[in-house]
Amino acid sequence: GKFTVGDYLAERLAQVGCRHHFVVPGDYNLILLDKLQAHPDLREVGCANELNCALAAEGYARANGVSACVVTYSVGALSAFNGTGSAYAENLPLILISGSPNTNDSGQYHILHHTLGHPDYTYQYEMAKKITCCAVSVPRAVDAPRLIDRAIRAAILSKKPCYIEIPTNLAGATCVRPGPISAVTDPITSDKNALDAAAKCASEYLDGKLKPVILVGPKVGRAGAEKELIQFAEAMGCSVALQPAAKGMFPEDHKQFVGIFWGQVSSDAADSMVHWADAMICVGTIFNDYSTVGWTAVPDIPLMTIDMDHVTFPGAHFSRVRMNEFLSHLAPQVTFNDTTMIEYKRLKPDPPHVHTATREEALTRKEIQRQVQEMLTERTSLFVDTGDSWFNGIALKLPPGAKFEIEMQWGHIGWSIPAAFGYALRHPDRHTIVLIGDGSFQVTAQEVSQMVRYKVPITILLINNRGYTIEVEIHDGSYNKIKNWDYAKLVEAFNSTDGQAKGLLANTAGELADAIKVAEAHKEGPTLIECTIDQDDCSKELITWGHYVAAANARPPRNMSV
Ligand SMILES: C/C(NCc1cnc(C)nc1N)=C(/S)[C@H](O)COP(=O)(O)OP(=O)(O)O
Ligand SMILES: [Mg+2]
Repeated sequence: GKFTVGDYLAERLAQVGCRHHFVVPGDYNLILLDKLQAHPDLREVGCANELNCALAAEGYARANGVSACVVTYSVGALSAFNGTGSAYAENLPLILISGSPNTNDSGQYHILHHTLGHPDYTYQYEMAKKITCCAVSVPRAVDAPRLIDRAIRAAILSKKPCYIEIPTNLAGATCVRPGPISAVTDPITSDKNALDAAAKCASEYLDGKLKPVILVGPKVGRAGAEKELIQFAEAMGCSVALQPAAKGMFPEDHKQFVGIFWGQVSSDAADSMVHWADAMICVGTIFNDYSTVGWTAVPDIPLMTIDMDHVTFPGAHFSRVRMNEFLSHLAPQVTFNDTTMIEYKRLKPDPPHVHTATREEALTRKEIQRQVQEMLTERTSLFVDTGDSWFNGIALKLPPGAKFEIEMQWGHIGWSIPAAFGYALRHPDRHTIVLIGDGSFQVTAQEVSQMVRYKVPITILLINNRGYTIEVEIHDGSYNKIKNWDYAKLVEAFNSTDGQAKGLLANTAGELADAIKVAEAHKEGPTLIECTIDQDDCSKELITWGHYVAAANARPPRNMSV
């Protein structure tokens, strides 16, 4: 049959590497969904709502490098915007696609369903511009190839989401076939002169320094520069500290790893090493209020910063220098200096004594952490949702090959359920484990239903501490209470007559150990283990961190009277 706008989009999605696309149908996108479904390399994945659809695509992009989410106009897209915001904040190329009104309606003063009830349908496209690196609205079939290619290329190059709006009567309209995909995907390589000048500047910055330290941030993973980072670090010989959101992006068993740098809640000797340094090379770092513990842990020495596509020094900036190319270009030029590693051996604290609870002991946060630590293998991908799960997860030691996913910039509670689902679809070879609090789970619980439907054996450890404990530690109030659910029964309700979810309850150390064994053997669907702990049983790191974040939130307005 004829080649259409929908076929063009399907071909481009497949060519950039999407093997699945996440959808919620609506009458503005049904023809488009037919075209995507017809493509042999794309698999349609239905979601329960558009927030979860976008968050599933966000998680898929973590596994696959790029993802697609297809929703209906206005009522669908406005929910998907929240997951798109996560992709923007987390530097992930999510391609948000929305159906839109028939092109004959605009200008006819037609009031259409799902819209705000006035005849201007451009508001969604205008809103999308704010949360994507490129937003396009296809006005005619002839414009589709240019606009679709522009949006997808922008997303891939900048690792940010893009937006493509396709009117319901254009999805099936005749369209030309796409040209070579390299026109969309070929990267912009570093400018040779800038690369050399930046390397020269780096040598001057490092010259004479005795105690350099490398601080790794989350953009290293998004730039795909993990390999070059190890090469550079080993050429330097110095200490390597990680920001919390970069956990898993540098091997923790590496002899130069000195811990997670997170101010007062740092691990190992990371805090001492960072403050002892006389030169700091920040690679892909993000200094926000959470990673700097309410601005109390901002490095106070001149920094050299290697970002995704530029490098800066005190007094110099070099554009069009790609992180991975700069790291491998610089490695052979630096001088080996292990002064900080010698010092680290003196500073490195002894590993804390870990108490092993007896089977009958009531479950505690520490015992959960101890048992989860034992679950981790080189095939684990551990998702930690916003809450004390961040602290419990970040404290774990990742074995070589284990992966770690956190959403620390956007911090949308409940993100990990749809995101882990999307991720696990792309990585059936990995053991995906989710650490999530009761409050977060209540936001996106429906997507466990898709884990049942697609038989994805994710293990969900739900930490039930009866409410929003992070918020309690930042600032308590009645609003931090929630209605308790029977979480184990809820996930089994998703089975109806044809599902394989298992819901288990663990009140004691022994019950958790038994439930983990059941989960690890269960391959036909998800296993949720509700772990009950005392509502005040939270990490000391959370209490310290919460105190400083609350203080940052409480800063009085500058004196406005002048
Ligand atoms: C309500 C909120 N944050 C505010 C918030 C509200 N809404 C969205 C979408 N995202 C958010 N981060 C947060 S961190 C809760 O303490 C999470 O509770 P829970 O999942 O139960 O974890 P803890 O008990 O360990 O805190
Ligand atoms: Mg909770």
